[in-house]
Amino acid sequence: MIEKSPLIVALDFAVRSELDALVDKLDPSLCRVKVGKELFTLYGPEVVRDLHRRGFEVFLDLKFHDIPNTTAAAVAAAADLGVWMVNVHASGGMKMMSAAKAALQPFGKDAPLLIAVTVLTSMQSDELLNIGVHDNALAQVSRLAMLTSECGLDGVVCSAQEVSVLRGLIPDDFLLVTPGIRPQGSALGDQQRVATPTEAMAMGSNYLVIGRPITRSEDPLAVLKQINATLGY
Ligand SMILES: O=c1ccn([C@@H]2O[C@H](COP(=O)(O)O)[C@@H](O)[C@H]2O)c(=O)[nH]1
Repeated sequence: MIEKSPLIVALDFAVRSELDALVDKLDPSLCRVKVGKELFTLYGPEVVRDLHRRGFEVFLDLKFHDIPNTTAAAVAAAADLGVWMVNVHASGGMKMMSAAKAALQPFGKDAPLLIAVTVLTSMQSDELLNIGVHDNALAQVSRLAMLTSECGLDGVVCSAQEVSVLRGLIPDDFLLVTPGIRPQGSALGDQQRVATPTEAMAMGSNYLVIGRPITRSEDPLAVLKQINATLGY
């Protein structure tokens, strides 16, 4: 049996009618969807419930980064909403990540996947230096991925460019979720550490997050289906 597509479509919209117009065209068998800070801040948990009613699995990408008690409570609230995946920032540290993981224990098999953001795909090593990180992006991603694994989380967000190195450092079942995906010829926008969908899968990504190349295209459904086809879905 062919597993479901690894694509997660980033629903970064400010206008509800534009979101609905896109989601009306999408089919939950073709992709999962991601709700980020813009959509959640504007429309709140109801937008997640609506996507659930439509049959979508939702990655709630709010990148929690706070003291352990606050982060744990936020992750539990996401689990109450019934999302498929939720995330925190690995740079919040091991105590924070462990508290977030512990907060999901009461949810048992219904707990969402919990992953941690390593280094944003919009950053290069020179920008890390500006914020006092002297290692390059690959070294910093590797460090944060190993800490995340030690804390028992399910995986990390990283760029596809780090995936093959990470595969040698972390357990086989550790999920690598990669934004910064750009089909050949698409505009990079603010993304810096990028790969095409085919490259990302070949390097060992589990899930590919794609926003603007699909959502801002003239025919989002056609682009989504075309990317799926290039990946064998
Ligand atoms: O390191 C990260 C973490 C999260 N993102 C999110 O993914 C999408 C990418 O959208 P595109 O339009 O394909 O650039 C977006 O929602 C980001 O918030 C990321 O890009 N990098």
